[in-house]
Amino acid sequence: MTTPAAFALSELNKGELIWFDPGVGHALPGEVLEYHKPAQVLTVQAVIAGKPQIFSLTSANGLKRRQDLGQNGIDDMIQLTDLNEASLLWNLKIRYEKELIYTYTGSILVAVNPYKMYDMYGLDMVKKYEGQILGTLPPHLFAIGSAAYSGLSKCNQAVVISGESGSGKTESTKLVMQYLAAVNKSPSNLITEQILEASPLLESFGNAKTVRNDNSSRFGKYLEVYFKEYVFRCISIFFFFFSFIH
Ligand SMILES: Nc1ncnc2c1ncn2[C@@H]1O[C@H](COP(=O)(O)OP(=O)(O)OP(=O)(O)O)[C@@H](O)[C@H]1O
Repeated sequence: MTTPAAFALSELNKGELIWFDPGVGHALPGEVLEYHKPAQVLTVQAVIAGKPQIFSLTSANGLKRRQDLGQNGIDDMIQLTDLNEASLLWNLKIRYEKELIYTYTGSILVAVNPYKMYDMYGLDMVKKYEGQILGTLPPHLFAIGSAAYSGLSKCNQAVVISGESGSGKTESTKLVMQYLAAVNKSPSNLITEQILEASPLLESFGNAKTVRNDNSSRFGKYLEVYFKEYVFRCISIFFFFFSFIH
């Protein structure tokens, strides 16, 4: 059901940004081209699959004004004034197309799986994010790792990684562990290497190829990493199997 608009079509000017549904069942991001007064028709342009398309609207029902998210979108979606499902997804899409796969929603990091490795997880990035307060630098998994590592001085920390199959949970877990290993102040690399190398070993027992993911975990994973004075001590890994049969 479309919601009645808070404004009339005639109130919209050329260049204004709107959300509209031309009957496709979801909102599209459009830009007003013109309002034709005698015919009472609003002409709107929307870019669909990279191609500009023109729509003629005769009713303002379901129309909403849309925030201009700029070239790179907004890196913390708490700042969205136009808060709805379409604007969240639109922001993530704009950013994804600019290879900005991470976006904050406050202290939550949203990651969009790029299915290709960007050069953004090196030691230079570890150094950049080390000791930085969450939100001071662009969104990144290492910022989450850094917040957790810094927070250890006060109390135990938890990083919850969730998402649908193939969304990148396992890779993200490994990257957070990689960050923790890189900032770990241990004089010996042995425990660090053992912890990092536990993942591929365990994957060989518990992963399988599915239609969604060539390397799909067939179990839930709970990792506990123990530190003493900021040095890796050991890791406990618990698996829980539930309805992972697809
Ligand atoms: N940050 C990333 N950069 C590049 N590629 C990634 C990233 N995260 C995930 N991928 C790619 O996506 C694939 C699926 O990711 P992953 O196995 O982490 O998903 P998952 O959420 O753990 O899935 P499942 O729940 O099925 O185990 C990886 O094999 C990798 O190719």
